[in-house]
Amino acid sequence: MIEVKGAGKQFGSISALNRLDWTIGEGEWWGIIGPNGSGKSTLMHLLSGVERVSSGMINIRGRNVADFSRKQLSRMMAVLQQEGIAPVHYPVREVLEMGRYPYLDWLGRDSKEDVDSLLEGIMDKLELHELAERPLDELSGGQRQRVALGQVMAQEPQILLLDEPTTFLDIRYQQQFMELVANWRRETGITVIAVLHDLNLAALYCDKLLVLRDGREVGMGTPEEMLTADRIRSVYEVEPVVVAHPASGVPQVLLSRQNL
Ligand SMILES: Nc1ncnc2c1ncn2[C@@H]1O[C@H](COP(=O)(O)OP(=O)(O)OP(=O)(O)O)[C@@H](O)[C@H]1O
Repeated sequence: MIEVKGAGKQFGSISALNRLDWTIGEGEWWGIIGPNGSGKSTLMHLLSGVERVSSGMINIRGRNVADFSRKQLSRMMAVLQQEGIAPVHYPVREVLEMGRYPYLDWLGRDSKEDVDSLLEGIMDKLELHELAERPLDELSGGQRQRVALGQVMAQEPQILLLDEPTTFLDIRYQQQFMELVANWRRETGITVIAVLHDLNLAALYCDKLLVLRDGREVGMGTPEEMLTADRIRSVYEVEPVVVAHPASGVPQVLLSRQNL
């Protein structure tokens, strides 16, 4: 469904991404992992059409990403950044409605008949009813990230791009956020691509991982295949201990104190 063929991105003399070949199937949940500066955000910007490839190409459903209009892309794909949405002084309900922007005609009419029940359903799922009239800039970071997820749900995309979405969340909200995405995917079959620094969350939620280092792919496969001590050692230059999660068996990565 998404085909990345020999994709590369240069910024002047910096090669942020090199000759990446990658195929993302419909409904899959991929995690992109790798150290700081390895090209993860660059790849997300190429997928979302914010940046153009310097070489190679990216096709979505057989069509070059560069050939879609902004509006066409945003009907198909939603992007959620680590800081969610800017803390504007608009009530939560209106912020959710902004997710419908790609579907409005020039008179501001939505192509969907029953937007109200769509928004009600989202507020139910994300438990946003009690926040509906509160302005976004008065909410906590965790609450704002929930609203940001609601806004992209209102956008009804088929592809969700998450760029380090849990960075500013405590562990309860990290889990809640990932579970909400997992439920959404189960219900709609949406494709999810998430840049994650937290390898343990990546192992818990992603079907497959793409590992980048210095702008190059250094592995792709299941969390079990990718999160081996050897690979983590060579990619991140740390000495990890990898254990199986006692409940699910997925790999979990522990760090050790040095020189002990
Ligand atoms: N707009 C830009 N102009 C110049 N160089 C850039 C630009 N964007 C990214 N780079 C460079 O490309 C490389 C990859 O950066 P990128 O932000 O994609 O890495 P990342 O894996 O997302 O890093 P992090 O984990 O720190 O967010 C870095 O060397 C970065 O300095």
